[in-house]
Amino acid sequence: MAETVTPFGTTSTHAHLLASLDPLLREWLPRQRWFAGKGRPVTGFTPVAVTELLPPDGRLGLYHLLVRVHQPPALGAPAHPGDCYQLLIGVREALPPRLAPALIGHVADGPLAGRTVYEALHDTRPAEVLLEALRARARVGGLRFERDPHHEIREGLVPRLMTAEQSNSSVVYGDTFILKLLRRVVPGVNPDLEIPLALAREGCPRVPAPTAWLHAEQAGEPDGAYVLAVLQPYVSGAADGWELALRELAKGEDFTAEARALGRATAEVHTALARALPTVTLGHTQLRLLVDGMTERLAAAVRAVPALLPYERGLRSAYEALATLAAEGRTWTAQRIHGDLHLGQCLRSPSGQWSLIDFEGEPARPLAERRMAQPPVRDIAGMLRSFDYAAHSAAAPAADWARSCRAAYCSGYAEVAGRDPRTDPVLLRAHETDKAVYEVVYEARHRPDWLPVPLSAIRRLAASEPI
Ligand SMILES: Nc1ncnc2c1ncn2[C@@H]1O[C@H](COP(=O)(O)OP(=O)(O)O)[C@@H](O)[C@H]1O
Ligand SMILES: O=P(O)(O)O[C@H]1O[C@H](CO)[C@@H](O[C@H]2O[C@H](CO)[C@@H](O)[C@H](O)[C@H]2O)[C@H](O)[C@H]1O
Repeated sequence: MAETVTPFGTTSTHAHLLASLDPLLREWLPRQRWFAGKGRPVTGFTPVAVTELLPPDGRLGLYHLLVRVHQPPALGAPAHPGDCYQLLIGVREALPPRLAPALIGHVADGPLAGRTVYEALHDTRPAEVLLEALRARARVGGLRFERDPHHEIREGLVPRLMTAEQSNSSVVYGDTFILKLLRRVVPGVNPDLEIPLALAREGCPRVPAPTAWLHAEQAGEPDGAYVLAVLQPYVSGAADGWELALRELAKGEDFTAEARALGRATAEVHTALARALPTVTLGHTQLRLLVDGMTERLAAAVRAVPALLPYERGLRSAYEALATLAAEGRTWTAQRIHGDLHLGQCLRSPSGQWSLIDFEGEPARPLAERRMAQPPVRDIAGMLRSFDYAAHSAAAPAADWARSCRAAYCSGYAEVAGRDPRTDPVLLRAHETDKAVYEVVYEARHRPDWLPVPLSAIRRLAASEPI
C-alpha cells in the first residue's frame, strides 16, 4: 500500500487531481442513490482529504477521497459549506466489461489524463485492499484502520458489492463479514459504530458486534475524527423483515408470531441500551423542545410537500395533546435508541433469530440530534408504521393484517420491557405522526411512486382515526 499523497488540507496536488475529476464527478455523483443532495446542481468540489491507497502508475490505482460537494442551499435553508462525501476512485487504462457499470469517466487532463476512473468498490482488488488494511490495523495518511483485537479477519475472503438500494454502500466478504462504507460523513462519534459497540459491551446478541472500523483524523476540527466504515459479521442466509412481511402478506399468511418476536427483540435492545448509555428524564421543558421539533419538522415538510397542507392542522393536534400532558406534569424517560427502526432494519437468520442493524438514525438529521436520548417509543412508532407500510404496499388492502401485527409487536415488547407502549397512546400517536411526516418527505425525495403509502396514514392520523 502506498503512502498518502498528502493527507489533509488543500495542496496543489489535491487541487489538480480533483480539478481533473470535477466534470466527471458533477455528472456521476447526483445519479448515485446515496447522494443526499438530489435536486440541486453540483457547483464544485473541495478536497477534505485525498489518500493514495494504490499508486496510479501501476495497472490499477486507488484513491480514497473525502470531498466537500458545493451546492446552492435548498429553498429557505441557510447557506451551508457543503456535505462531505466518501469516495473510492479506481484508476485504470481501460475498464474490463465486468466493470462497465462502475464507470465514472475518462479523464481529460491533469495527473490522470488519458486514464479511466471508476467506482472502485465494484472491483475485487480495491475491496480486498480495504479488508487487508483493517486486518493489519494500517495507518495511511489520516486514515486509521482499526480492529477489535479479540477478533481475527481471515485471509482470502472474496468481496462482492451489495446491489441493494442503500443510503450507504456495503461490501460482503465471503459471507463472513459485511463492510458498510458511509457516504455522507460528518465529524464526530457516529451512532452506527457507537451503539453496536455499546451493545457488544453489554453482551446483547441482537446486534452484530463491530469487528473493525475505519476512522479519518482531521486537522483543526473540534469534533474529532470522521467514522468512515464499519465491518460486522455477516448474517448469512438472512432475510429482512420487510421481505418476509411482504412474502407472508402475498400468501395471505399470518405474521403475528414474527411481529411478537420483533417486539421482544426491540425491547431487548432498548433494555441493553438503557444499561449501557445514559438515560434522562424528560420534564416539561425537554418535552416542549421535543414537541417544537415535531412541529417544525411538520412545517418544513408542508413546505417541501404541499400535499400535506390540508392535514397540517389535524396532525398538529397530536403534538399539542402531548404538550398538554407535559404541562400537566407528566414526565417520560429518554434513552439512546435505534433512531430509524423499520422492518428493513431487522434481519432473521435461518435459525429464526432476529438481529437489528443500521444504527445511523435518520440520515438527513444532524449528528447531534441523532445521538440524543429519546423516548424509546420513537423506535416502536417506526416499526408500527412499517407494518402499515407493508399492508399498504400489498396488492390487496390488508388493514386487519397490519392491525394484528401492530398489536402482537406491542405485546412482545411488553413481555420483555414490562411496559406496553399502547398504555401511553398520546406519546405513541405523536411519534407515529412525526414518523409518517418524515416518510412523506423521504418518499417525495427518493421514491415519489411510494408517496401514497405514508399519505394514507397521514389522512388517518390527521382525522384521529385508528391506524
Ligand atoms: N450484519 C449483516 N448481515 C447480513 N446482511 C446485512 C448485515 N448488515 C447489513 N446487511 C444488509 O445490508 C443492507 C444495508 O445495510 P444498512 O446498514 O441498512 O445500510 P444503509 O444505511 O446503507 O441502508 C441491509 O438491508 C441488509 O440487507
Ligand atoms: O434503510 P434506510 O436507513 O436507508 O432508511 C430509509 O429508507 C427506507 C426505505 O428503504 C425508509 O423506510 C420506509 O420504507 C420501508 C419500506 O421500503 C418501510 O418498511 C418503512 O417503514 C418506511 O419508513 C426509511 O424511512 C428511510 O429512513
